[in-house]
Amino acid sequence: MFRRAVPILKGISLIRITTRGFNETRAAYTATVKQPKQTKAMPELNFGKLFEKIDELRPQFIERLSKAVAIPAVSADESLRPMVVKKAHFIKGELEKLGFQDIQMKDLGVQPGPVEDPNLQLPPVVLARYGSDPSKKTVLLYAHYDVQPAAIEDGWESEPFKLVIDEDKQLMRARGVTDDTGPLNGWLNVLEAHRELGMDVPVNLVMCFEGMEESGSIGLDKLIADEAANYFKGVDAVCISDNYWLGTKKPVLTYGLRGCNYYQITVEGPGADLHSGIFGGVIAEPMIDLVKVFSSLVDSQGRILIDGIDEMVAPVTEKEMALYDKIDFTLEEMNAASGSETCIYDSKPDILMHRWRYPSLSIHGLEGAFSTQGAKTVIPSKVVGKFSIRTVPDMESAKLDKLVIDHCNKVFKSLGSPNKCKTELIHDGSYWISDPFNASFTAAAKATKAVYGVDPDFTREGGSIPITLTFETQLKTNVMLLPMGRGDDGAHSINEKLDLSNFFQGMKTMAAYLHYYAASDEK
Ligand SMILES: NCC(=O)N[C@@H](Cc1c[nH]cn1)C(=O)O
Ligand SMILES: [Zn+2]
Ligand SMILES: [Zn+2]
Repeated sequence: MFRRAVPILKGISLIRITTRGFNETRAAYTATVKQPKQTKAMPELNFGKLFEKIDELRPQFIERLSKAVAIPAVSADESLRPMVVKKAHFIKGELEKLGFQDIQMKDLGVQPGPVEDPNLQLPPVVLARYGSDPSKKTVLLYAHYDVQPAAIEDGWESEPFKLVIDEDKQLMRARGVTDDTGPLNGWLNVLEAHRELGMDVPVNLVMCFEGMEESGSIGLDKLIADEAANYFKGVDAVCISDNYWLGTKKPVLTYGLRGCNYYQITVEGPGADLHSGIFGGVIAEPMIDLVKVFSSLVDSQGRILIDGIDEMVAPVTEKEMALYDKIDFTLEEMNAASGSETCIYDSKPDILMHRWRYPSLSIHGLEGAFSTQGAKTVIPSKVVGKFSIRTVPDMESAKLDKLVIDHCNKVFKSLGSPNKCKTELIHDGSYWISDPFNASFTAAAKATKAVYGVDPDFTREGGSIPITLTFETQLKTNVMLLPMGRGDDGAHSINEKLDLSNFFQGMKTMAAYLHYYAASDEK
């Protein structure tokens, strides 16, 4: 086992104690899913000065976030690609000001797959280091600087790319505040707090910030493989802060994600959009065919109707069932987060299992169809429907693609339409599940306790971070997910927010995590 002398840190007092018992959830996981490892000695640290400094730097931190979210870095919108690149340069500038070294803007080349512009350049991956002390552990911090699309017309209370502080609700609102610009800034701010205090950063840092996460992390797999033995050499642990608490009160650490296979169906026929009075009833309409294919994919209870998918899903065991009841979560929190009472399930285990360990199929939208107000009597000549499947153990991406494409082709053929239909994968990213008992999770649990005074729940998440498994396999390291925001933050939705308390407590948790991980006698 790797042993390391515990560093005496400037400004931090150190008392060695033994880790107390795991919380209930963790104990259940230990008892049912994994063989327990021995609890290890873990130092108790005092973060008084560091936490005070994080609070004190509030104006600077808000200012940095305000500048970052003002850049509409929407990776899914080809016309906004220059903005994604602009945000990469903004981050580079901040890294330079903070004294990061070896800053590199990694070019990923031209974007493959279905794109309007065949020469569209992928945004750069921003790499940077802080420290290269061989006596310290090295932590890679990943976050993404791109964001989901947002427009005031969608129903936002304020301009989505302008940071608004709601003093009454004690929250910040803007696209990206919780996903993932807020957490990305969090790491920069943690570094700034150390520098302001003249405090030693207890680990070497390697930053990896990408600009295509919201579009499937295209190009990043190869970069990680290429840099595993180069820029990323010597990384001991990867920490990703790009997810959320399950609910609104209890902090969590995340040890599982669903994957995501994203598809498009193109149906085309007439040479141009047509008058429905002249052509309606006499030509085959692409939109009608698309709706038929869409309706064959999933039912209103969320059941996927494509043959062969259920058989790929790992069966639920009795041991696993025991985990769900212990998680701190309610149907009311689910309803509050969705702003409705539209949940298909009413029991906590059903909700959690359908979020975490069963696949789901969502229909997202379509290109090419009339979509504004009014009553335009047009027959669209070409429509492109978008849907995705969240994948879970043990679904294989390539096998799933074949089932999906064969299904769509079969249904379209059964329509007897003279139109053309093509179903293709736009991008995929694997599911991920980890052991939540390694030194990195233990350090994050200690950090959470130090900041929030409670042990975190250990949860999985229904969303996807495509690159998680790649980091784990290519760098042969543990990956730990440390969320900053809450389950009701409205990521990908209108009025995305981050509670001020989550921003500041989140940064304290990040900082404490680095110190606990540095002081752990294990990697
Ligand atoms: N915060 C993580 C997140 O929002 N991830 C996206 C990633 C994605 C995009 N396309 C496929 N996966 C998500 O939708 O889960
Ligand atoms: Zn994200
Ligand atoms: Zn996202």
